[in-house]
Amino acid sequence: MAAVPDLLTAVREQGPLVQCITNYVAMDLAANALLAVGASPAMVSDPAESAEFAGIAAALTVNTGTPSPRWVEGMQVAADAAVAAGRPWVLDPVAVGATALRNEICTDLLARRPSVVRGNASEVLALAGLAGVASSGGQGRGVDAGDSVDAALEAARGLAVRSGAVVVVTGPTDLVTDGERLVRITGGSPLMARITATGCALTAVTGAYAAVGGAFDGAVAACAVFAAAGGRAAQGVRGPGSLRVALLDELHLLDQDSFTGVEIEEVA
Ligand SMILES: Nc1ncnc2c1ncn2[C@@H]1O[C@H](COP(=O)(O)OP(=O)(O)OP(=O)(O)O)[C@@H](O)[C@H]1O
Ligand SMILES: Cc1ncsc1CCO
Ligand SMILES: [Mg+2]
Repeated sequence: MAAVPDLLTAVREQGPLVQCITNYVAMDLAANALLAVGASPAMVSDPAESAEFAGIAAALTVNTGTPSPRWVEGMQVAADAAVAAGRPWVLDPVAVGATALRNEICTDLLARRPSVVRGNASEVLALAGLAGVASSGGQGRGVDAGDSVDAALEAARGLAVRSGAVVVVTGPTDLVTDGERLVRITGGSPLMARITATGCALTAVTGAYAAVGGAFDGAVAACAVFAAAGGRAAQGVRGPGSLRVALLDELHLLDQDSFTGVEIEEVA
C-alpha cells in the first residue's frame, strides 16, 4: 500500500483535474476541498459537455444528492466516457434507499462500473441490497446515516465483489474494501457530521487521490487526509461554522507529521 504522506505530496505536485457532478449543497465545499489538497476542481455536469470533459479530466466524481433528469443524463454519459478513457470515477449514492428515483439512478450508475463507491453506512447497505447482495437494506434518514459502520461491513465487501468497485463506508471510522482487502481508518471528529457535505467533499477528494494513487490506495489516502484534517480542525473550534473553515485550512496545511492522530489498520 502506498504511504499516505507520499500520496499527499503527489497530489500537490500533480494537481489532478477533477470533474465533479455533485449536488447544489456540496458544490462549494467540494470545490474548495479539492483546491485545499492541491487538486483542481471543475463542476461540469450538462450532458452537452460532460462526456467531452470526462475525456480531459484526471478523474470524475458523481454525486446523486439533488438529482434531476438532465443532470442524471450528464452523469451517465460522463461515467461512460471516463471508463472509455481509462480514468477513475467515483460514485457517491446520496440517500439511495430513500426513494424509488434514487434507487433507479444509483442502480443504473453502478452498472457503469465506478472505480470507487463512497457512502455512509446506510447508503452502502441500501446500494448493496439493490445490487443483489444480502443486506438489511439500511435505516437511512434522508442523506444521513442511521446505521453503524460495522453493520455495513459485509454489505460493503459483497458490493465490492459484485460491482468491481472499491467500496468506502464512512462514519466514526471509515472502511475501505475491494472485497478481499479491508483497511480501517480512524480519526476525524464527530463534529464533521454536523456540517453538510463533508462526505460529498471527501468523495471529490477521493477522485483526486484515485487519479494519482489508484482506486484502493487513493481511497485510503483520501479518508486518512480527511481524518487528519478533521481531527486537527476540531481542536479549538466553537462549532460547525468555524469547523467548516478550519477543515479547509487543515487540508491545506497537512504535512508528513499530521497523521499521528490517525489510525490506518489493514484488517484483512
Ligand atoms: N463520528 C465521527 N467521528 C469522526 N469522523 C467522522 C464522524 N462522522 C463522520 N466523520 C467523517 O466525516 C466525513 C464524512 O462522512 P459521513 O459518513 O458523515 O458522510 P455523509 O453522510 O455522506 O455526509 P454528507 O452526505 O453530509 O456529505 C468522513 O471523513 C468521516 O470519516
Ligand atoms: C442536505 C443534502 N440534501 C441533498 S444532498 C445534501 C448534501 C449532503 O449529502
Ligand atoms: Mg453523503
